[in-house]
Amino acid sequence: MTELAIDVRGLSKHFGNKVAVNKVDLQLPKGQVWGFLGPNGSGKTTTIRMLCGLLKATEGEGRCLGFDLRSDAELIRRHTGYMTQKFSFWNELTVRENLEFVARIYELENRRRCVDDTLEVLGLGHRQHQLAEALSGGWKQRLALAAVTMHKPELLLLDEPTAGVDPQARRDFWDQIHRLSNEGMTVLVSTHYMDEAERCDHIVYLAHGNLITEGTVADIIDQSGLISFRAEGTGVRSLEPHIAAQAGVEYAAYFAAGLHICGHDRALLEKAVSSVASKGYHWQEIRPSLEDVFIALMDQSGADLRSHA
Ligand SMILES: Nc1ncnc2c1ncn2[C@@H]1O[C@H](COP(=O)(O)OP(=O)(O)OP(=O)(O)O)[C@@H](O)[C@H]1O
Repeated sequence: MTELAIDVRGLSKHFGNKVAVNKVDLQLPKGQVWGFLGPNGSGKTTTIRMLCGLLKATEGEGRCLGFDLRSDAELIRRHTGYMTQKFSFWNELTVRENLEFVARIYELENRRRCVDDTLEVLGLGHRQHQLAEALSGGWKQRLALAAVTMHKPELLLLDEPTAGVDPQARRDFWDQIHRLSNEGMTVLVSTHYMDEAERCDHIVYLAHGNLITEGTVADIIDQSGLISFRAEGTGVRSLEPHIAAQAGVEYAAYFAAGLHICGHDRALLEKAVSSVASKGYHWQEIRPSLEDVFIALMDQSGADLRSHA
């Protein structure tokens, strides 16, 4: 049987009347990298904070790393690395001093060796004497990752770790995540970036505190039932207002020099395409992208919420 790093059921968090997380189940096998996606305010941070024992769940039960979520919060924290959205280290200390400080907090043995090893593995050696405040965004995130992994946690919870960093730095950061996963660490990472979602073994999509769908990228695209067509040709962008207004077109967007339309009703989509057939654009059916699916899910969950209001 697969060993689970996270096994929680019915996890909920209420802030007064606000239901930030609503009965979420998560079974995350050890060693995998899971992506946590969803629009702003969908409950990702709140869930992560409950999982690492920083926030008490209103309802629900389960285990993280075999420890009870409710009674063993301190043990969970000790075996988990949690990286928040904000860079939260000491700007006036150097990279090395920051890590030395963290090593003292965790009461690590062989502190000097731990810091040296961490600097080397994360490629921070040549920046060790630089003040943290002088680092670029990408290197700050690298330092943050070094600090949350130095005590060799079994579970890593990363809350939008690469927000605002450039693509190369994000790619380097993800190489590190996969390295840690290869070493056996389990990772749950929230992100708004589609390319990052595609690097995960499994994706969980939340909206308005509810778990809407989960699976591999391919599963999520297949389960969505979404159909996409793409048009190419000079001036194709000008079609957008007309075609977006056709019945069955749930969303139309200009993307990589082509116009995508998406919906769930094939007959209506084909009718929308034929309504502009005389204009001579080249249309073809394409596999929906993960972004197409998430936009459709976002629209759908917003509509469901409005219909229940
Ligand atoms: N301490 C709090 N008190 C009251 N409401 C809160 C509190 N923390 C979060 N919320 C609300 O709970 C909901 C979920 O917030 P959360 O930060 O978990 O979402 P998120 O998916 O992480 O969003 P983002 O992508 O913007 O980081 C939001 O409506 C938020 O305003």
